[in-house]
Amino acid sequence: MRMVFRWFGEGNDTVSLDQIRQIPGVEGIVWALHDSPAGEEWPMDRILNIRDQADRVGLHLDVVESVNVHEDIKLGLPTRDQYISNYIRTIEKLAQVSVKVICYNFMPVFDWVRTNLYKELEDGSTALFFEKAKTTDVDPSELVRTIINNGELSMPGWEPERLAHLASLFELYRGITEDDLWRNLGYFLDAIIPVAERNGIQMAIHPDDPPWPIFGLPRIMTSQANLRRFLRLHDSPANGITLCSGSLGANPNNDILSMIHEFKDRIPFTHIRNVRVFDNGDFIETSHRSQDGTVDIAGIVKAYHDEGFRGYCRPDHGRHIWGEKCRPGYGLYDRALGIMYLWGAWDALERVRLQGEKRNPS
Ligand SMILES: O=C(O)[C@@H](O)[C@@H](O)[C@H](O)[C@H](O)CO
Ligand SMILES: [Fe+2]
Repeated sequence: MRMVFRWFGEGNDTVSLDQIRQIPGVEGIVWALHDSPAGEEWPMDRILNIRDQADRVGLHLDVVESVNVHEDIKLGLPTRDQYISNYIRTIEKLAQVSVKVICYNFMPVFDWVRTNLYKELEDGSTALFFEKAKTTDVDPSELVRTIINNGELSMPGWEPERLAHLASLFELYRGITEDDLWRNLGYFLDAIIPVAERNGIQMAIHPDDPPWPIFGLPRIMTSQANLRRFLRLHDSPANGITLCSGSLGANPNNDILSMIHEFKDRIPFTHIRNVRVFDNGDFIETSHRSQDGTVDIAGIVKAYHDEGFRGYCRPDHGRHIWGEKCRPGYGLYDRALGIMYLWGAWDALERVRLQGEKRNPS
């Protein structure tokens, strides 16, 4: 397991590279040009600038999250081909700075959705919260205003330019079905996966968060069966998954451990995160400790260890603790605590394995 930590860039993150490098076992940053609008080709000088900053502190930049996908690609509009060409050129540039994995998602309009960014937990910390009733039969622009205002720094996938023309986007998606999304995703994969293969890069789609349709918009990266269908859409080792336990875990019917064992060869990148799911379908994010939420985090680490997982791992989100002011879900303290929980579970398993090997050398 290769631990990495998401960083939003100089002046765009409350966490510094010097702090990140002091978290035990973190080898690299998970980065992106977050102010580069979806669909645009990334400028090489900006990419090289990130590389130079990471080099200075000895962190690698193997994982990009995300090169966002333009809505016209998801919609299957004729204009998609230009945006796909730009995407391809960005892949080729990222290969020049030795990027190994590119994360992305195929959610219409919104990236991850929450209804309250600072919901209080029993211990007085706050966390990201999703209230189902606030996303059914409501006007999404109200939620966007709340989120953008409270988000202080913009949230991944909630770029102002994308949300500025919300009404026209919803109009474009009127009548778009899950089958349309599948077809358009297949078209996109057929164009980019051969490029990723040639450049030694694995594409890793992130599941939908939450993993069900919202505001009447279709979502397809939601379940084990759909992830299986996705992998067959373009059957290549370069077509992989960012298995996010927090996103998929918001639906308790999703068996994350089973997914790890089934898709083990197609998970270049994992987000290990806990959520506590309530009976009415609402959920709140919690510490990484299994006991604090609904997701069997210790079991997930064991499943990856049993499979000899050699991919990249990040703790995804954390709570806001000790009064930290930070990007929603992206504070230093609780993500660092999360990493130490993951390392503790992993190292205990590794010790048992090595002792077993000593007793019975193969
Ligand atoms: O929840 C998060 O913060 C991330 O896991 C997602 O925003 C993720 O970066 C995107 O959906 C992947 O494109
Ligand atoms: Fe995630």
